Amino acid sequence: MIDKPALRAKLRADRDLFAAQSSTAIVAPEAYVERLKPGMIVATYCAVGSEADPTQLAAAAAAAGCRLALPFVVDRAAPIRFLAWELGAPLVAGPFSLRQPDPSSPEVVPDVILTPLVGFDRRLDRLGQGAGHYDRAFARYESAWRVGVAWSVQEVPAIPADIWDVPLHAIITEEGMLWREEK
Ligand SMILES: Nc1nc2c(c(=O)[nH]1)N(C=O)[C@@H](CNc1ccc(C(=O)N[C@@H](CCC(=O)O)C(=O)O)cc1)CN2
Ligand SMILES: Nc1ncnc2c1ncn2[C@@H]1O[C@H](COP(=O)(O)OP(=O)(O)OP(=O)(O)O)[C@@H](O)[C@H]1O
Repeated sequence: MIDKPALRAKLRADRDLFAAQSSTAIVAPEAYVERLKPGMIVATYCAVGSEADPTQLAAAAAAAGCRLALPFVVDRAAPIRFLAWELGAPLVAGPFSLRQPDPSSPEVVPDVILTPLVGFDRRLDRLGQGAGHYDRAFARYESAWRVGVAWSVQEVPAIPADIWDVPLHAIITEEGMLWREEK
């Protein structure tokens, strides 16, 4: 089986090509919106480069009365923290070309984690950046609804899973949502 670094490199290239050639967007699927309840905390992210942009998912959450949060990253080694954020609130430049919330924003516990993907498969296994930021967030916030966000071209037949990998509950692409019923 292909190893994670090789698969990551291939999928980043596929994603760049797809984003350069298409003008499609991620829209909020009904089955996603139905799960959002007022007062829930939904962690979104600011897309970088060719990543699928979750803005409409965050906007749907805000419209449903949810509060938003963004990951705050210090470096590869430190775990990410989720900080409260409102759509349109100012962002500051962080590592890895990320735009982040003001570091003085309060830390929150997410109920939903919108997760940027490098790759995924139909079993809802996921490949990320390889720093373990979301792996560790999933271990810490084990009761959160884990929703991957990606372009459909990022699907592969099988992601090589390590023992620490926690599968997603749902994946949203420009084609719709794949999900498991139990969560
Ligand atoms: N938009 C976004 N925000 C995010 C993530 C992400 O993947 N995307 N993260 C996910 O964990 C966390 C930040 N962690 C990161 C860890 C490593 C790299 C990284 O190695 N980036 C590569 C370039 C990637 C590419 O070409 O697509 C680099 O800087 O070389 C990026 C983010 C939280 N916020
Ligand atoms: N719960 C955890 N606590 C501490 N370290 C972890 C945990 N889970 C994973 N890691 C570490 O994080 C790294 C994750 O590597 P992996 O290649 O699986 O990342 P990934 O699938 O791309 O996901 P991510 O988006 O989280 O980076 C590994 O070095 C692993 O040892």
